[in-house]
Amino acid sequence: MKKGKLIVFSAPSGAGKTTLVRYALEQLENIKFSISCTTRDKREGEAHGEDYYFLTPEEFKAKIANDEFVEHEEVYRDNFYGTLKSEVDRITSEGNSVIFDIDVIGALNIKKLYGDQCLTVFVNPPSLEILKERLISRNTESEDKLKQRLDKAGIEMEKAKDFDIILLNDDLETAKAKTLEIITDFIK
Ligand SMILES: Nc1ncnc2c1ncn2[C@@H]1O[C@H](COP(=O)(O)OP(=O)(O)OP(=O)(O)O)[C@@H](O)[C@H]1O
Ligand SMILES: Nc1nc2c(ncn2[C@@H]2O[C@H](COP(=O)(O)O)[C@@H](O)[C@H]2O)c(=O)[nH]1
Repeated sequence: MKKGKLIVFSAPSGAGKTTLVRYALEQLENIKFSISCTTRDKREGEAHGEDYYFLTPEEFKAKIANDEFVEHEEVYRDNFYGTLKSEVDRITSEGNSVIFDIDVIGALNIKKLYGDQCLTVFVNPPSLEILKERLISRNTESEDKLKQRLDKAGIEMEKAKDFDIILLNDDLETAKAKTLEIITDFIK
């Protein structure tokens, strides 16, 4: 059976990676989403086992102790996120490729582990101002959380050069088309 590949979408919060990853999952067969674990609160419309595995900090720590993560990070203060080994194994063992929506440090750690089997895509917002507008209009973050996310964005943007591909997400339809092109080209 052909070995599944790993496609990692990453970006500062609000750049649009979830939007593009969800679109790719709707459009393409043979790619499946790596459901991460998180300790953050569930947003309206999110479901356990679909968007994330929502865990308590104690449950998350137990998984660290059991060595269940490929990578994990305290992405924002008191909010832990991690990729489970079992997700990657489950999807690749079925012959499918895995698509990830994870932060910049996590993405680069996965690349280090999987090398050429993995493609890293940095979703670039047109500007920090537009990133801020997108995050505000998504209306999911408290003022404090919004500030944490925006404060981190500049440093994250500096890491774009370490990714295999930089994908500009300005016009959404153009970015969606480019997303499909990048993925199909890599997994063919
Ligand atoms: N090209 C675009 N033009 C305008 N709005 C966009 C575009 N792409 C995404 N958005 C909107 O911007 C907001 C942020 O997008 P999304 O949630 O996909 O970002 P994200 O990078 O996954 O953020 P996070 O890391 O916080 O999960 C959403 O409301 C989404 O609908
Ligand atoms: N290092 C990891 N980062 C992850 C993982 N799952 C998601 N994320 C990233 O966290 C931020 C915030 O996500 P949000 O859903 O709270 O907006 C974002 O950059 C995600 O991509 C993971 O398993 N590991």
